[in-house]
Amino acid sequence: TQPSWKRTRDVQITTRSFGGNSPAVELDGEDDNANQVFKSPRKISYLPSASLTYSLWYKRRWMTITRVQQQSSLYGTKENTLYLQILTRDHNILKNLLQEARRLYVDGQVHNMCVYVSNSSNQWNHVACRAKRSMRSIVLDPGVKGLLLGDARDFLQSKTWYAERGIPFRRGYLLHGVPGSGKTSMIHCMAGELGLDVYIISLSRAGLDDSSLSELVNALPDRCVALMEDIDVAFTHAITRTEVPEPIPSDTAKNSPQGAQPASANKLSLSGLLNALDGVGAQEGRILFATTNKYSALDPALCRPGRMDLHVEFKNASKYQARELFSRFYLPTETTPLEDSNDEESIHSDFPSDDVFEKNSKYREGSPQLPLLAFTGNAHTGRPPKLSYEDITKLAQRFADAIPEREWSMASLQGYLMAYKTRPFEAADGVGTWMLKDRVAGEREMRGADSKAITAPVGLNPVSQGALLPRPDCTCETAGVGLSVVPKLLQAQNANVM
Ligand SMILES: Nc1ncnc2c1ncn2[C@@H]1O[C@H](COP(=O)(O)OP(=O)(O)OP(=O)(O)O)[C@@H](O)[C@H]1O
Repeated sequence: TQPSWKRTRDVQITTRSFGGNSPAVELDGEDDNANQVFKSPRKISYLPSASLTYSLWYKRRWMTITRVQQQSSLYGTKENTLYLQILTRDHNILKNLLQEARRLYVDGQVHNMCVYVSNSSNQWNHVACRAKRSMRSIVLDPGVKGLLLGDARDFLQSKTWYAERGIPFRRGYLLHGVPGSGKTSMIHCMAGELGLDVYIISLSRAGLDDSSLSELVNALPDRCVALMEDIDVAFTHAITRTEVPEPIPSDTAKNSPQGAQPASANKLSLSGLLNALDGVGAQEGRILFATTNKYSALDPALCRPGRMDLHVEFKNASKYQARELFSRFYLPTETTPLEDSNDEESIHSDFPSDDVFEKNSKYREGSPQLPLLAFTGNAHTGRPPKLSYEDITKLAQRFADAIPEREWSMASLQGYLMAYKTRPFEAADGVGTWMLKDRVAGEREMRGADSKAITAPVGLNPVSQGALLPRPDCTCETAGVGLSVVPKLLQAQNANVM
């Protein structure tokens, strides 16, 4: 709270950028104009010098602070340690100081979600703290957000329930489906909503083997989200429970670029993964999210309840999603606690069937809280206030009418709208032509691919210019709201949403 290095007369210069966890203090006025276009990413900050001792008063006690920097022996990373000395006989002062520092840190993280990944030495590295993404920014079919978030909240509150029944206190979610349908975004939103940090376990990381995976999982904190993206990737070589990975031929190893290892160098086996997930050492209280585009390629042992308790399919955009995406894209974002509370309401009520905006009279034109105006014009900064909420709703409907069900991914629709950031009329009118062009381009690409005798992998859509081609098999598992729950599992929840 009293960074005395802010007033120091000794100054050192560095070209380093300081991340979220640094002890640096920004120069006054550095962040004044957050919207400035050509803002330099390199800021000037005060940092306690590594060679000096600073002194300050803390609660009427004399205190000194020294920062010591040590080279960690193995990988050349630098570790910083702050040494505090307080002139007092009262131990509580130190305890209070640490608690205060922790509280300030935690308060500072309230709007953030931190992401950790494992490094090559198999330790968890803090990589970033990101602003939480609002649940409202994800558009899924009615019921899906509510199901996932409700289930995870319920799980986190049920420790005793699990303990009483002797069931391991952990829960796994498998989000599967076409690329660009919002799987990763949803996980990030959920982690933010639940106040949990995300630990990304990259199963395709070079050098990851059964024992290092188990080590990583054991080192997870008690409450966190563990994320395994593209869980099928680790097993593209059809490693089964018994199969031992093939040894790497020595010439392949020699010819591979430095640092890059051929995929077969991955020593992870399915049984290693299963053991890590539910073996003796598996972390209690963790939420595991796994994503895949190739659901059918996963081993049933991996998908079974207890490992992946809830399976949710993400499909290409429905008309409902297209309409909502359009509305949310063009309506001002910074409006309203109202919007969030509305969304929250929907989440808890497991989403009513229809467009929440239309149903809720709070959003009707004329309401004092209504975000009346939308962005039009050529630039965000312009924002001439020309369109009412009602106009946007009509345009959104026109847009959705032109989009065939489940043909385009949400990412591709978002990509299309990005080209019309501030021109909703043109976006609504031009979508038909865009789809036509994209189909032609896609077909051409397919023909090219066919002539080279390359086939798309099962369950995957070929991607063309950011858009997905029509995919006859994409809705084969479940019809309706784009949700499929494992047979025999959570039938009550299944009944809720089907
Ligand atoms: N349902 C959705 N609602 C809002 N935005 C979405 C949705 N789906 C995708 N997007 C947008 O598309 C982009 C890609 O989404 P995301 O990475 O979450 O998809 P994914 O399903 O995880 O894709 P992949 O399987 O390729 O990893 C993001 O910018 C996201 O904002």
